[in-house]
Parts: sequence; structure tokens; C-alpha cells
Amino acid sequence: MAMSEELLTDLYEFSMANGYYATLPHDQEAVFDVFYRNVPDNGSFVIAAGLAQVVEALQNFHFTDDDISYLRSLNLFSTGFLDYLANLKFSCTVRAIPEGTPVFPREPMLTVKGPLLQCQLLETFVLNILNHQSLIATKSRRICAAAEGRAVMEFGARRAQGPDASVFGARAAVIGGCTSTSNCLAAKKFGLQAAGTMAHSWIESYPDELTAFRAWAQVYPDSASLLVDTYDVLKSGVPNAIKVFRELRAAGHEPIGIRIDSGDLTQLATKARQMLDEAGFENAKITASNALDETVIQALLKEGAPLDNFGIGEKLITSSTSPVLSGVYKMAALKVDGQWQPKIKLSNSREKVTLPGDKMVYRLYRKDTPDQAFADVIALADEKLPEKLLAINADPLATDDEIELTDFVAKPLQLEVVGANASSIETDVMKLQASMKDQLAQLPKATQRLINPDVYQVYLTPKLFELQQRLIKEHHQKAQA
Ligand SMILES: Nc1ncnc2c1ncn2[C@@H]1O[C@H](COP(=O)(O)OP(=O)(O)OP(=O)(O)O)[C@@H](O)[C@H]1O
Ligand SMILES: O=P(O)(O)OC[C@H]1O[C@H](OP(=O)(O)OP(=O)(O)O)[C@H](O)[C@@H]1O
Ligand SMILES: O=C(O)c1cccnc1
Repeated sequence: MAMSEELLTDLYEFSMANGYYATLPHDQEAVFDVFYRNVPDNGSFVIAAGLAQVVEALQNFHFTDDDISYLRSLNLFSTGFLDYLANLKFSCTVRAIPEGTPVFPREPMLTVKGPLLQCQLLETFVLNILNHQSLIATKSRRICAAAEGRAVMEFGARRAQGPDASVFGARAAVIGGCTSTSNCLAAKKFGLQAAGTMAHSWIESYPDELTAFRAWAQVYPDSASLLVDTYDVLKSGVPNAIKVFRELRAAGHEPIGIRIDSGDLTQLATKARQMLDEAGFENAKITASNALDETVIQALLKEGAPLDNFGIGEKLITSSTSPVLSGVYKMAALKVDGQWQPKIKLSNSREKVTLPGDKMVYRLYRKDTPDQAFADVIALADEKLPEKLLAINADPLATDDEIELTDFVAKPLQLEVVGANASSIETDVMKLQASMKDQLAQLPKATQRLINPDVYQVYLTPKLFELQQRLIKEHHQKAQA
């Protein structure tokens, strides 16, 4: 699974870098931001994930002889540029919002500052990693919210879009709230809880279902979770499971429960619960699986389905109802003749106009309710937030909306993660999940709703807004001249 992220890059990044090398000072510095505009599934925030992989890749960013030979073989790049790559000492600093943090549209999740040429080479793989893992962590948060505290096992390896998507997707799913994964490689690599039951092939491998359940109970007497839908859940699966549970109990073992993987899960689980309870197995858990997602889970729980655990594969690992997080990597500033110049990307669509300058994001808490966040502010990195802040709505279609904010405490969200003053990042996935839960508890409940969530306010400082407006005006004047 180890791969060379240095070449996991669109050709145009190398084409531009080679061109910068030919035409601009080699050490000319730039600032780039990663941010996104739209939230998957019409949610109101994304759960940041993937930073550990980005940092790991950047800490060892170098081109091998083999990489250089390949690039040389394209006959596109100068010898000077290829020598620069061969001897490249990565010297960018990176600030980023830690994994597990809820991040709102337009907030810089990650900021790279350093030689333009190097910044440019990072675009594709940084987006590849952050977009994928944040997408899956966000979907997992939704599914786990629908499950209302019940355990959710990630079962998606067989349906993921390839090996990397399954392994890093499982990691992201656990950051977003899953309790475990069936994916052993992900569990080993990231220290996740590995979990699982059995497949229908187990039952089909024995002359009948009862014999199959007995064989399982013999091998795993203390962790028997039996799949009851191979033939008929209520006529055969549950009665046979109860027989084996009785035998297990007589031998001093407590069964774990059953898994139902097809049919009307509410009706089947309700009747199965009744049968298990009547047989004295009130503690046996019922796990449901079969193309579940947050919508189906909500429907099942609304109907009162007595389900204890969920196993979720395809709809989580592919985020199938909303399969893209379109995070982007945009230039925010360029140092020219020793002076930083803020940079902006204009567009006919107001949503696509970028925020110029090196920026910071703050989460705001009221002084009298210090554990409740009420808004975020994007500011220029070198400005200090005043005690009385005139804040401008960051939604490009609502910038007329201004408000004076007072009595707040501002917590910066980005930390330096690569560079001379880098803090070490948290890589323990369960701690990242705990941090996500703590941070969600600080956000308004209405913004976490799965359907039509309330908008959480993200503001710009007047300095940042004025800078953006000035640059827009200057560009229009230039265009007219
Ligand atoms: N009570 C319910 N309310 C809403 N959705 C449900 C309910 N029970 C099951 N579902 C979901 O409906 C979808 C289709 O279920 P169905 O039993 O038709 O699956 P299937 O794939 O046809 O079954 P099989 O796995 O046997 O082929 C699945 O996503 C399942 O999770
Ligand atoms: O439905 P998902 O959310 O992806 O969960 C994982 C699925 O993987 C297994 O199915 P299997 O590959 O045995 O095929 P099946 O659909 O016929 O059960 C399991 O029985 C679940 O149904
Ligand atoms: O362990 C399970 O029950 C499992 C694992 C992967 C896919 N479906 C089910």
C-alpha cells in the first residue's frame, strides 16, 4: 500500500512547476488553501479527515531516481528542473484543521506556505487524500447520528472503489463514529477494532442451518453472532439460533446475538426480538445489515425496529448518495520582490470567487457559555480579532448581512503541522473520534440535523472582506482599461 505520492499528481502540476522553474525565481513563495464549497448530502459541515496521511507523505517528500527517470522520459521537462526535483528539500510549512473537526464551507482546512513550485506539486495528492477521507468521515457521522448511539460496524471492503478506498475509508469511517471495521488491513494499520459475524456460505457449508450454527458455537462459544436469514428468518433462522443459544448457555456461555441481512428489517427484528425474549435471551443483540444508510436507519428506528447494531458496507464506503467532496486548492498569496501580494480567483459565479490572503479560521464561543460554539470567523492571518467585531456573512450570496459580535472567545482552528514550529498531530483514530464527538457537542443541534440542517454562521472580518472587494474592483478596472 506504500506508494509514491510525489507522482500521484496531475501532469499539469509538473508542467507548471517546470514552467515556474524556467521563468520565475526558484524560491518565490506562495500560499495555497484547501477548502470546499458544498457539503455532501446537503449537510451543513464536513468532518475533516486525512491529515495524518498528508503529513506522513510531506515529512518524506522526495523524488526517487526512478521517478526522475520517468519524468525525464516524458521529454517535457528541462534538465535543470529535473535536477531541482532530484535534490528537492521540501521546505513548505503547513497549517491545518485537525482531523475530526467539523469544518464549514469556505473555511481553509489546510494552508500550505512555501516555494510556489513546491506548493504547486502538492495540489492533487493533498486534495485526493483530504477529499476522500473527509467525505467518508462525513457520511459516517451522518450514519452514526441516525443510529443514535448504537454500534455501527464498517463492512465496506468488498464494495469500496479499490483497496486504498477501503483501507483509508475504514479509517475515516471510524473517525466519523463507526465502532469497528471488518477490514483487517485497516484494523492492523490503524489500530482499529476488527469485528464481524459470518457469511451465508458458512451456513451453506453444512447439511443444515442448525448444524452450521452448532459448528460455529463450538468454535466461538463466547462470540456467537449467528446469521439467520439464509433460509427463513422466522421459521428457521431464529428458532435454530435459540436452540444453539440454549445449548451454549447450558455449557456456561452467553451468546452475542443474531444478524438479519434481508427482508423487512422492522418486521423481522420485531418478531425475532419477541422470540429471543420469550426464550430468555433478552441480552442477545440484533444486528441489521443490507444496503443500510442514514435514511434507512432513521426509517427503521422510527418504525420502532428493535435493532442494537448495524453493519454498513456499500453506502458508507462509497458515500453513494453523495459521492463527491469537491474540495479545491487555491492560491491565496504570492511573494513578489519580497512583498506578499494577496491573490484572488474571479468567476462569473459569486460562489467561486476565492478569499485572498493568508487566513486563519476561528470558532467563536460565548463568554457565558464557553462550551457552545455559535459561529466561525475567517480572518487574515496577521490580524488580531477585536473585542467588538463587525462580522460579514461569508456566504458570497449574503455578504450584505453584517452583525456586531461581542463577548466571545475565539479559538483558532488551524495548527502548524509541518514546519519549524509544527505540533505533533493526533493519529490515534479512537481519540480522533472522541474529539469529533466533543466538538459536535459544542455545535448547535439544529446544524447537525440530517435533513434541512440550520445554517451555522461563518463570517469574514471586515479586513478580509474589504481586501476581497478591493481585488475584485482592481481586476475589473484593469479589465476595462
Ligand atoms: N422496514 C424497512 N423500512 C425501510 N427500509 C427497509 C426496511 N427493511 C429493509 N429496508 C431496506 O430496503 C432495502 C431493500 O430491502 P430488500 O429486502 O428488498 O433487499 P434485497 O436486497 O432485495 O434483499 P436480498 O438481500 O434478500 O436480496 C434495503 O436497503 C433494506 O435495508
Ligand atoms: O449491504 P452492505 O451495506 O454493503 O453491507 C455489507 C453486505 O455484504 C454482505 O453481503 P454479500 O456480499 O454477502 O451479498 P448480499 O448482498 O447477497 O448479502 C453482507 O451480508 C451485507 O449485506
Ligand atoms: O462480518 C460480517 O458480518 C460482514 C463483513 C463484511 C460484509 N458483510 C458482513
